[in-house]
Amino acid sequence: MTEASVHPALWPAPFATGAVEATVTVPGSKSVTNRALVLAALAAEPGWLRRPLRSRDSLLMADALRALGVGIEETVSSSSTVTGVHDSEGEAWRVIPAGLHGPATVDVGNAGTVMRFLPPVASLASGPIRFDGDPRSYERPLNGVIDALRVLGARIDDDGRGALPMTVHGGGALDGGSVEIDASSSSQFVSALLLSAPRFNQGVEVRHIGARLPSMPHIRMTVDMLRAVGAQVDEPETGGEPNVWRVSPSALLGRDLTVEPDLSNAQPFLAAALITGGRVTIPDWPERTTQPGDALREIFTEMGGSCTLTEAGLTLTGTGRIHGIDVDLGEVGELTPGIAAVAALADSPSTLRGVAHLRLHETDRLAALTKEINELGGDVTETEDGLHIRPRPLHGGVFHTYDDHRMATAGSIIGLAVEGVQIENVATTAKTLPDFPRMWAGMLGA
Ligand SMILES: O=C(O)C1=C[C@@H](OP(=O)(O)O)[C@@H](O)[C@H](O)C1
Ligand SMILES: C=C(OP(=O)(O)O)C(=O)O
Repeated sequence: MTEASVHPALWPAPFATGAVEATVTVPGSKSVTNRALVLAALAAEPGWLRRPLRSRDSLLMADALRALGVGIEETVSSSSTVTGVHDSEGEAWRVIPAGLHGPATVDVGNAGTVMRFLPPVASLASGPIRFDGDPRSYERPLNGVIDALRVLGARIDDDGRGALPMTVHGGGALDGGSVEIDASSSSQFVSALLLSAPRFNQGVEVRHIGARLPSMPHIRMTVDMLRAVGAQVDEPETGGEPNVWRVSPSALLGRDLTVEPDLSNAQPFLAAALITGGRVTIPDWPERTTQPGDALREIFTEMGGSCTLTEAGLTLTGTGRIHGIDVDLGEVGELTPGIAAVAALADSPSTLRGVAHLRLHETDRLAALTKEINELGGDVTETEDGLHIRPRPLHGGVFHTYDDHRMATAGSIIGLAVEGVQIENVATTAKTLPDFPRMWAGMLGA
């Protein structure tokens, strides 16, 4: 039902003829922006988001909240440019909470954050809220959220698969209480329940009963952002029971929040320095953050780069030599495509582990990376929970992206080092980084 990018256009990925030297300003974090929008919408007073990400995922989130009655006003300060990578610097969104109501339709696109974070919000609204999205959204797991909300008192009609499309019949309030979920397929199940929980009558106690829990930094981000707006959260990492999170009912404050740059979207630019023996600086890299992209400092250092964090930002300097890595990426799964691309260019094999759940991301990322790297002459095999990558000399060809923004940026990384790589549908980067092709060319001085 949405205008999912289906353009088959081929984009010739720029080839780097020398060391890349650049400073790249990266727009705001998707994960922070979409959490901040939800929390601001549920607050007892208006709030501000500064330097929010403007991308498909965050605009879908904003549009959905507007459909439920929330006011979101976009303002651009006079210092910002009209186009370009600095756009969001001067931008701020004023969020004005209001009584949440249906009937409404929410288009989730293929945004995990929208399809998981909003059903609990809809259960607080009055009236029916229909959820629909891209075809892929029907395949992504949502059962953890649907089943949990039913236990907590919500009425939801789905087709029995525990997936989209579905309708949440909001009753204007939700009991809340205790619930067990298996969040091994997505940490977003836990984040979704916690984010709306201050507004549940009894708050919530969420107990994860599955084997593994991926993407812990993203759950930490949820907890930190809840606390920053005044919520009371008990959680395992500050002395609570393992795998149990409790949020008490309370009013939330409207805050003035400046969104950090998206460190996962900084990945391809840092990778460019690593593989070309160059130097790339990302301004405004936070000293402390819950974003998983911060792990790139360690990962790319192990793969041959060196990182320094100064007032100018994070600078990665490469030597042109890239080493393979054996690493569990379970906590930072969204970094996998970019790491796989770098690993395909390394001087030794790599094993990427702990990311079986990537089979249920924007596309089956393990299958997609294996197929696309191998079609360029690579030697990648899928394991039960990741990838084994043996570097081989690669050649040009079409790199398919399967409507996955991180496949497009992964292919672009390879294209820097391998002549003749063409990215199919680079426009899919609009999910989180609409300006990617221009930023990439700008980094190369084009
Ligand atoms: O909560 C979030 O903002 C996210 C959590 C992670 O999801 P999974 O736990 O489903 O991997 C991550 O991969 C996704 O890009 C963003
Ligand atoms: C997995 C991702 O997105 P989503 O929020 O749609 O799950 C991602 O951005 O890598």
